[in-house]
Amino acid sequence: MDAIRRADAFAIANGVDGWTLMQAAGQAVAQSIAQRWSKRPVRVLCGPGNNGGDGFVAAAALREKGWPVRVFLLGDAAKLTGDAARAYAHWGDPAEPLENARPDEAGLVIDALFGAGLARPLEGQAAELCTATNSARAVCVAVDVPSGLDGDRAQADGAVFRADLTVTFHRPKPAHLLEPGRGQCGEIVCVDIGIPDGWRAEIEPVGDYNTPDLWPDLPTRPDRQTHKHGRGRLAVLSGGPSATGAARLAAQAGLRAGSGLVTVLSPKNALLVNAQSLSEVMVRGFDGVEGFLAGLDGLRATAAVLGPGAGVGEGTRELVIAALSRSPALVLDADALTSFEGETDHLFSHLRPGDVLTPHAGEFARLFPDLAEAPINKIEAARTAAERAGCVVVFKGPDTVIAAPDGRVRVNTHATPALATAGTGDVLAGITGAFLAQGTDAFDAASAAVWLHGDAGLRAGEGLIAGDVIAALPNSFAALRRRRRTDAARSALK
Ligand SMILES: NC(=O)C1=CN([C@@H]2O[C@H](COP(=O)(O)OP(=O)(O)OC[C@H]3O[C@@H](n4cnc5c(N)ncnc54)[C@H](OP(=O)(O)O)[C@@H]3O)[C@@H](O)[C@H]2O)[C@H](O)CC1
Ligand SMILES: [K+]
Repeated sequence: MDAIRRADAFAIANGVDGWTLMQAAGQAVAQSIAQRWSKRPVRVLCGPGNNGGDGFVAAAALREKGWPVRVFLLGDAAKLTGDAARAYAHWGDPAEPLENARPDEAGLVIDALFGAGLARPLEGQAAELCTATNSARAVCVAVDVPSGLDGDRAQADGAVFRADLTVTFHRPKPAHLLEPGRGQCGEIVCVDIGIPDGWRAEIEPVGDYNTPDLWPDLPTRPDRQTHKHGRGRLAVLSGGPSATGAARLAAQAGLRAGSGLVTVLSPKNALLVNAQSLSEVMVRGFDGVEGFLAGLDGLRATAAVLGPGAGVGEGTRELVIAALSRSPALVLDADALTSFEGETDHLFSHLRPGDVLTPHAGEFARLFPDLAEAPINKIEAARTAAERAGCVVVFKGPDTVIAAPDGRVRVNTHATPALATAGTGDVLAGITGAFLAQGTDAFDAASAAVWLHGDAGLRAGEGLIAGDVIAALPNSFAALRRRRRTDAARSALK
């Protein structure tokens, strides 16, 4: 984890030494444990580096609080160096050999074997202990990252601890943000251990958790004087007569997400199908590319969603390129992405920073085959994709990554696996379109849309279908407003 090493170096250059950081780290682990669990036997598994050092400090701090603690070391204590050796001396008692550490059925295990310095898969004693701990009933608390997990790739190449709690430092790393790593971490606590202000500027940030604090002006609240034309005009392209449902889902979601006027631009042969199924959403027919552009112009659309149900091929490609010659910000999803497989240069040369692409993993691989196959994590892949495309990229999945062309990245974990069902992507495209239509910056619009989509999914619960997500949106908006009011009241009292 190069970024973390550079953060350390920055701290040390600014007068905070490694031992001070290690003490803060170990204390934070002990405190996080004491806040969550009652006193019980603790076994601390320490590795040969500074992760183990944090473990010795945590062990001493828990002993100080009166917890029964045993410490086990992988390797030879005489070979410990630097801060880890100092931490071992601070613990003061001899460590037991790691092979003696059978996880106690009812106790608590602190996994301080390897963190940022993991260099290869777990093997031998460490791998065996990992398997035994995972199958025991003991609570497992990981220091920095569950051992075996590669912090940068968010993946394990062999055995990996399954933690109930992971205490990390400074800021989350890819393993805390991305699947499958995140799934091994349990609850994640990120503690400030005293890296001085300004270190963020020294290193490239990995990415932020996508939270409403990052887009405080969203969702925009209509003021008292507003009218429907003042809340954005969203156009959604429909597919042919047998592929209209996806566009309708996007359009209905757009209306729920606050766009004042939403119109489905429908090929004339699908007009009746659409008209019969829509009430609040308007429908307008078109023929050919010129007709489509006339429709966009006539509606004075401020944003448009293209792709859901649009069909893959030349026709969709032409409509997308034509729409990019007009002012509305675009959300390109589904078939509007797949249609450019092998012809991405053509698309990327027309995209603008205010447009948003919303690929799932399959669509991402069609647009960015080299990135999908590269040995990089999803954050790096999305960041490079956004730079290359020159617009915002929402790389969807259980760990949706939102990347801006200027390098900013947010990772959304506020969602539910229940959202993995037909039509939810169309709903997300519609919500994003609604925020764009209201004039919001594309990165914030996409971030807010992904979060609210996840929130509505959580509210709709198990067994949801896409329409339930749309129906849950008003509750998500209301809850977010309540949360903002409470936060504002709290900060006024500070
Ligand atoms: N700023 C911070 O975040 C701070 C973090 N701290 C903690 O420090 C660790 C990183 O410590 P580091 O010493 O760099 O690395 P590790 O302790 O994770 O591991 C290095 C040693 O482990 C050996 N190793 C690596 N993989 C294996 C393996 N699979 N099997 C056996 N041994 C392994 C490695 O040996 P080599 O042979 O590869 O040289 C090293 O001996 C960070 O995660 C935090 O917990 C600081 O305490 C405070 C500041
Ligand atoms: K660890």
